[in-house]
Amino acid sequence: MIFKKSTPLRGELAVPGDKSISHRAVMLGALAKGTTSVTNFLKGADCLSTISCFEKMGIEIEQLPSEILIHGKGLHGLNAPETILDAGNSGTTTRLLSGILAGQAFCTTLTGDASIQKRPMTRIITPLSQMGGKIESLSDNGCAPLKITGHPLKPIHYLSPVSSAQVKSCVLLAGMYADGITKVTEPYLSRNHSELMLRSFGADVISEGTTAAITGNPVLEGQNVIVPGDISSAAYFIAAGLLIPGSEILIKDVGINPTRDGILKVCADMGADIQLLNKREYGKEPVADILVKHSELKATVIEGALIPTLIDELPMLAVMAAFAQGTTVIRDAQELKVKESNRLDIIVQHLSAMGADIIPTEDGMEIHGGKPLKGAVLDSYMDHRIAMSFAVAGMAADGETEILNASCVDISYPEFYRDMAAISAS
Ligand SMILES: O=C(O)C1=C[C@@H](OP(=O)(O)O)[C@@H](O)[C@H](O)C1
Ligand SMILES: C=C(OP(=O)(O)O)C(=O)O
Repeated sequence: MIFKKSTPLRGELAVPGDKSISHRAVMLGALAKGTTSVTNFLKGADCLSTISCFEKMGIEIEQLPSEILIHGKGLHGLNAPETILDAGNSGTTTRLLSGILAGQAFCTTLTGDASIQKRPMTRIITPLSQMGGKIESLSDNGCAPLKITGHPLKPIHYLSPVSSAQVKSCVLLAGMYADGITKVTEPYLSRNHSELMLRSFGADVISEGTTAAITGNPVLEGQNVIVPGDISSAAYFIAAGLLIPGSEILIKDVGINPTRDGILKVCADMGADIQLLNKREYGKEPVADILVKHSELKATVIEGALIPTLIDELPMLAVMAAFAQGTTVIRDAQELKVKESNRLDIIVQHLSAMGADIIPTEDGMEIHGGKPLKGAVLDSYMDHRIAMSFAVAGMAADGETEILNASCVDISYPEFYRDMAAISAS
């Protein structure tokens, strides 16, 4: 895909449904009694991997044009799959599903693509083993393929060393199969979609500070879930609107859950002209329309408790910082090294190739912003967030930027290029 310096962006759009919420709706729908309807489900490759895993365990899922219907079979209704379960590129599928599989009365093998087979799974093997689960890394390197032998589980209070919604959700989902109360405490609060949706489906889940607790053996009832637009996908349009002079765009129906809205806080710090309109709720999830106008940005510091609330937006925020006046510091972001790619290394490599003044640090980077950036040839390394972040960089930089392996946007936003082209005259 080739991107040229863009003329002003104008118009309105709705980004696709939230990836985290879409995964969870399939999982809880499958384990609930009755039918769950999901509107605005994200038909990206990651969420389709979750659907395919549950279909292999005997769950009927109808993909209709305007909704998907999941015919749930209750907490103990999954069948042993006849083949290996394939999570594709999706860390969320791998880690959350492992929590569910640990509580089943059968054995499964769960794997994914080359990237998934390098991502750390010890972070879920440790708590699941403490609960009495039997999870084995078949390559003996703490990564997938994972052999999961379903076992009776016992409740634990897990003190997670990482602020990760995937770890927290894995333990809470396993906690449904344990008698008693299972708790997870994390250093900083990560996204709480699992807690909110489990409660909507009827589970007893209590959140206090950075601790979430679930009572075992819940009876989940099928629900109608409306999935908000994904703020992680909206991030590319927020950034493009802010960076490209003369732009004004309205992004409709975006989820603004406070555990996900770090990008809005950072944009406010950077002096962005952003307004939240028409605030409302889809179930327990807050939603708004986001009006973005081009702004002169200034540097900021991104660290600590903010990091989990904008973890997937850091590549885009780093690009924005390269265009902002002053030195932006990103700290406490070591988790970016274990995503679909080593995002810390790739951000530094690509921004440097575009002429930015950027210094890598152990857990983040320092970006001396304000130098004009020029186009470059940049590989996505099959990481969707890298492809989309640098597509926007290319629209704001001088000259032409070529993104290699650009099709990986299918993971979270298959229509990304079409939607961006629709609001950009160039
Ligand atoms: O729970 C989720 O849906 C997600 C949690 C985050 O991962 P971690 O829990 O590994 O931080 C995030 O990066 C990922 O895109 C989705
Ligand atoms: C890290 C991501 O997803 P996952 O962990 O589910 O692969 C992401 O979408 O940026």
